[in-house]
Amino acid sequence: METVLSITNLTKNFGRLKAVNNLNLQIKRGQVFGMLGPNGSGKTTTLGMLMGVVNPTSGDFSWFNERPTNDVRKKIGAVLEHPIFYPYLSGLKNLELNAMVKQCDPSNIARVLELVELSERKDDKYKTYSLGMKQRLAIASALLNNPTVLILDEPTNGLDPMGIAEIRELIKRIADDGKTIILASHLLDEVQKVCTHFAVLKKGNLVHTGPVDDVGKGEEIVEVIADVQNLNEYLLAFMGTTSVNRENGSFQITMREGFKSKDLNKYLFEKGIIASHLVTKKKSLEKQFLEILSEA
Ligand SMILES: Nc1ncnc2c1ncn2[C@@H]1O[C@H](COP(=O)(O)OP(=O)(O)OP(=O)(O)O)[C@@H](O)[C@H]1O
Repeated sequence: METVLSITNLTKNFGRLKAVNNLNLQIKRGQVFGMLGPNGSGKTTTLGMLMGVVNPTSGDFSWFNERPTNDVRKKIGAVLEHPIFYPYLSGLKNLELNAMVKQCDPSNIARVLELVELSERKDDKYKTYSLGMKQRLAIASALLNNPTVLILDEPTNGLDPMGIAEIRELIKRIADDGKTIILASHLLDEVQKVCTHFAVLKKGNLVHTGPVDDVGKGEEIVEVIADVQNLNEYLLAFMGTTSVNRENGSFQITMREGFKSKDLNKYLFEKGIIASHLVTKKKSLEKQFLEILSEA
């Protein structure tokens, strides 16, 4: 798969603070790539360097295997911070102005308004828009010149659940349209729901990278409820168990690699135990994220 972005030993120091430390990453075409990390982990600084608004202290990166010149950056749309729109102008007028500044084809305006589902509200003044609509207009503006890559910094920050859901759907539509998306977020749930790949940053260091689908691979957690005394002991005695935790009236069994829930079910059955509830769960990104951060 074609490499869209290649980062080599990228570093940014602010005085003695290493905001980004020797970062190495590859992002391929079509990925929705999440940069995950707690506040202050270096996500915004990294995106700033990639967009040419922050000067790296050392290291390198290339877009589409080319040096990051202004021409190359035209293939990248970004919503890094709150963009400036005129409150008394309509969404449409604001986009027309942006299209003029960016020298892009005005015929794209209708297309991006449709994509972000603002066509019906295009003539309303920007100041009347909800926060979610403002964010969608910002994304529309970033898409005006039909970029190959879209960069979003904390795209759902401050939005209500409805606004968050709309932005997530929009991100999926943009990805389905064939664009590569790089988004920074401190929300695990967000990355798990919309991203195909992710990297975890901690204090400027890359501590993990890989496909979202690989999270929890090889380690199943099975939730069991059965009306039996000492169920805990039976579960611990099963050779496919690595640990057993009690949570809200059920037992959560972390399975040894190679063992599946059906093996556990069979074992319990042979012991004369009928489980009233037996569900396989994937280890959540949250659990994995917390483990990654505590290991690092
Ligand atoms: N212009 C600057 N001058 C000095 N320090 C800075 C500057 N910009 C960022 N930093 C510091 O660099 C570190 C990384 O900040 P950055 O904003 O990149 O993190 P982040 O992961 O995006 O966090 P957040 O989610 O809070 O935005 C922080 O310790 C921050 O205080």
